Amino acid sequence: MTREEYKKAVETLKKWAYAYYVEDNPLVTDEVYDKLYREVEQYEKEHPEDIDPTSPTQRVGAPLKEGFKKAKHLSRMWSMEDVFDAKEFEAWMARIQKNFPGERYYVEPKFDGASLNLIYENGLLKQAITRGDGVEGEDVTNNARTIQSIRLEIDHKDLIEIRGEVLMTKQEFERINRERQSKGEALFANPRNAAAGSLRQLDPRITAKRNLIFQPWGVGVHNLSYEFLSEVMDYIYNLGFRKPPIRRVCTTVEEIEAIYDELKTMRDGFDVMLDGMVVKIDRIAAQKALGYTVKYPRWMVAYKFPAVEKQTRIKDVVLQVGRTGVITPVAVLEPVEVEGVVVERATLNNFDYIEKMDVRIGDMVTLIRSGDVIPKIIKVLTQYRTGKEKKIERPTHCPVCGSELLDEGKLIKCQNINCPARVVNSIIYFSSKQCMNIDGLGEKIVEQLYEAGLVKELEDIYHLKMEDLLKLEGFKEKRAKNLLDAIEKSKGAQCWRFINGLGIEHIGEVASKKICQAYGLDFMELTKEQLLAIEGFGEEMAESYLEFMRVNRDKVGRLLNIIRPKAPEKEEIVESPFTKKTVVLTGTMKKSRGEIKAMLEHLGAKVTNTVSKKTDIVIYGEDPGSKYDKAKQLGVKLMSEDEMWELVGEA
Ligand SMILES: NC(=O)c1ccc[n+]([C@@H]2O[C@H](COP(=O)([O-])OP(=O)(O)OC[C@H]3O[C@@H](n4cnc5c(N)ncnc54)[C@H](O)[C@@H]3O)[C@@H](O)[C@H]2O)c1
Ligand SMILES: [Zn+2]
Repeated sequence: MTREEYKKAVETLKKWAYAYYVEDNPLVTDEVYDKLYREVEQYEKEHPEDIDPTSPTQRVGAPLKEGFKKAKHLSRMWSMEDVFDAKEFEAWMARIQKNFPGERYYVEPKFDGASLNLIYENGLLKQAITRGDGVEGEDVTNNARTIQSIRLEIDHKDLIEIRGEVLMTKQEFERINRERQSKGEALFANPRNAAAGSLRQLDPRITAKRNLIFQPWGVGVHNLSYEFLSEVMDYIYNLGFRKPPIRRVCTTVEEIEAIYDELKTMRDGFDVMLDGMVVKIDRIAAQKALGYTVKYPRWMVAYKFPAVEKQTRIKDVVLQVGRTGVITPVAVLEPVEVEGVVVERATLNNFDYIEKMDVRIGDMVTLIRSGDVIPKIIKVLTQYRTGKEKKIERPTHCPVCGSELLDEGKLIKCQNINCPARVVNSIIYFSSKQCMNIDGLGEKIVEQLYEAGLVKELEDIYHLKMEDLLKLEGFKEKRAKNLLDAIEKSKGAQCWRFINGLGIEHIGEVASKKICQAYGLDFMELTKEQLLAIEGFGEEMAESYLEFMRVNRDKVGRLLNIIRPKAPEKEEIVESPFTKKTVVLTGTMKKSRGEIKAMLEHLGAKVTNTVSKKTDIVIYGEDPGSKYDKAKQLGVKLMSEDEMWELVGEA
């Protein structure tokens, strides 16, 4: 990097940092930012005399947003050094261990949200300040008061700064974006931006509606006299704050690497975004001895996870016709690797979405892929536009069968029920795992059967013959026999599989199971009243189901005759101390809430969320919350998690 390039890079980083920190609307992905940041850092290391004091490497955050009252932190807030792989992490550890051998390390997730400092005095929340530039931030006290997990009052009378991350769950993020989309408002790119943007609202009523979470990770000014940070944090969590899902004290690189791997695999399972793991020296005296650079503490490091957000370009857009006829626009991308998987396509959802985001062919975009989520385009990086990008037009004719499309605004549909794409996709769906589970009847083969004219509609798969299959390319006797056997075996399947396989709009696996559980094999003759009587069924579902059965009555009847599905057996309830009891769970448990809930329900319990006089048992784990107190107050039976495991015989 030349001096000129350095100067330019600093200006670019400043522009990007401003958009990210102040406007909560990044211009590039973190990966791209971090890459340039490191180049700048490298140049500064080689040319200390050239360092621009306004360089992002020399300061925390960015200038403050206009409109908020500014407020000073009682003690400084910091940024954090990053390492991106095992080699860098081990180098960091080696540096520390050279002067401080045998230290303990406190390890917990790195939460991807917005930094917040809470000042408590006389046990009351006095002020909440965003990190800002580390010295001074925005006073968001009124907004912070609306966050449920921020205590307004604590059982600690001395002055203390409690620091943590304001987070938004992935679910809440999806909910808010759905709401914003329906109102025609701009979408948040990710939960981090959404949390930061929601915290920094001039109107606290807006913040209140966003269901934010506060996750403490440290303290500023305080007068606690513990030897270790882990003890300080125990004290803080005991004041009634949310605990991180994992926090450990360890001593060796191997232990830390093992936790890193564990967290990385569990990453998608958490309800909030984690972008890495934080490793801190646990002994406070050692922290003090190591001290700080201009920007970050020398005693902690962020060990980052591989990025799930990437930048790439949209080369083209193709249209897919689904089994219900809905046209889905799919972006063809310049291939990009995300966590070891090469992504070449991403859904663009629908045409409303395209128009709202103003995505064009040729655009540079941010793509996210996490866990089993299909890759999604979350942002158009308009700063890369050259003017040559092409608008994506709404289609008027089906790309597969050519018939005129029905444009319902958000959805565009091919209405031709004989459209090859619809037929093929409904057969693929019918055969899929969560439906009739017919082994070997996947996309390729269904297409082949359709093109050969052997299958024109769903029912035809049950009329396939050996000699037909043998005429197809790639089919020898064995393969043909396996396929025919798999199709034959699907006869007599569970009736919910049959209903689910029909692919009725709004009727998925859960709804199909409920229909069968309630009405068995009489599912074709149901009235609207009967459907609405099923728990969780609304107008839209009932209407969709009835309409489907009305239009496809003959077809479904014929299929039914061929397949003769099985009615469900009544679920057997094992008698237990929890049978017919209303149970509430509170505190951190050894297994996930979902698992425990399912187990208790299997034992015949009704698991609810709020404690009332009707509650029979409150089962508590570690650090139980207000539900525990309420149960005590109401005289509801309390049971520890261990007692529960003992009773169910899994102690
Ligand atoms: N995309 C962009 O344009 C752009 C611009 C600027 C910065 N960024 C991104 O922001 C990051 C750098 O920002 P930064 O300097 O604020 O650092 P950072 O946000 O990566 O790390 C420091 C912060 O981590 C938070 N944190 C979360 N969990 C924590 C824990 N367990 N213990 C302690 N702190 C915890 C704290 O709020 C702390 O202030 C980089 O990842 C960079 O990619 C991106
Ligand atoms: Zn069509």
